[in-house]
Amino acid sequence: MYNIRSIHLHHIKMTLKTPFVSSLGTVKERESLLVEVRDHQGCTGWGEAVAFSSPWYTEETVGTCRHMLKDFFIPMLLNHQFVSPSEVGKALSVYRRNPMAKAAIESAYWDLYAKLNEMSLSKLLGGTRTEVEAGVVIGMGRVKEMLSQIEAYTHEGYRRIKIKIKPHQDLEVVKEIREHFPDILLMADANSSYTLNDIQRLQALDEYQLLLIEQPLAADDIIDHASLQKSMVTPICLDESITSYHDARQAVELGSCGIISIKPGRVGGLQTSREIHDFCVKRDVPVWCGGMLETGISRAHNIAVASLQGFTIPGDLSSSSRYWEEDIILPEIKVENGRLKVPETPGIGFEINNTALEKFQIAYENFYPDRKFQ
Ligand SMILES: O=C(O)CCC(=O)C1=CC=C[C@@H](O)[C@@H]1C(=O)O
Ligand SMILES: [Mg+2]
Repeated sequence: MYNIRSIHLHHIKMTLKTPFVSSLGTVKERESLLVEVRDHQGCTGWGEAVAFSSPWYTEETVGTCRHMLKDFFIPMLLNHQFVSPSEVGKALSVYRRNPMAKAAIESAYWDLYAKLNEMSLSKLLGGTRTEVEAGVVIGMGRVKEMLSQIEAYTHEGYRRIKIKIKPHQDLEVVKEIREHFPDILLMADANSSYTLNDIQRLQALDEYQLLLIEQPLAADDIIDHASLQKSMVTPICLDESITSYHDARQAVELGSCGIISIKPGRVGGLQTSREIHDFCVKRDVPVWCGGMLETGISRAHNIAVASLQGFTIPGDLSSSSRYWEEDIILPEIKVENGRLKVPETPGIGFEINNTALEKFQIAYENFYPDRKFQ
């Protein structure tokens, strides 16, 4: 049984080492909202809202997450007793959507529960892998620069490269990459920049043995993706379109994709991630764990999720140093030989770097249950 004393919101801002460019824009600074759930013994669980500052990727933002957490989710959860973290998502389901805000707090409850039970988060979720394969994402840029980044990352051992594409920055780029690196596992993310009118361009990509094409069509579409998938050999992977178990089930039933990217933040948390995973395993749909340019806290949750058996494609699980001069966890995440060790220590398996947290924090709020004993 949980005995929550307080919940804390840490609003932070970190600067990326280099700007990250996709078809939708450029991220230079990353704001993030960290959720800390604390019990009466001072044990803490951590989660992270992975929404961006503005609604360019999905409709949620750091601001909407804060609103949902502060005005609805935290007051409700603080006055609720839970036996298991698998119940938290269900309690939150009385509120519609807002999966990133929900995931932020739900995942903190999972971390705390795992710590209280002296279990790693991976074990608690049913993970079986002791290591996970690491992939890395390269933002849009000049082809020459992209080639040298791919060279460096493959040399570092990364098992899979993801690039960003959009109409007219696709075929030439992929062709050139394939000429230099015929054998790498390569995937391309379009972030919804195509329509069915571009079908021939997309079909032309079939020639380059891409592992998958991520979210070519509209961010909320599954119907056009089903037509597209029928006309292409390369598996379509849905990212933005999958925000719940329901979305995943419908997409698989309709044949809208051959692969699903599970981002725990995007689908409302760890319980839903596990349910989507279990469903996909039953339906023979490979899954992998996508990233959100997040801090080490959400990355640690992702590593635990990626340790589940059905995660057969290397995830966006790069080292802390890929984006950050300094991460807010200790030790920092470090890819070795293209792999990450799945922590065996309780909870997410990383400590909070309080010095870094203080440095990056721009706001802080505390919440206590109604029956005040603060
Ligand atoms: O976290 C990472 O390493 C990369 C994440 C990444 O590629 C994305 C995160 C968020 C928005 C997008 O531009 C992109 C994606 O769509 O998958
Ligand atoms: Mg994507």
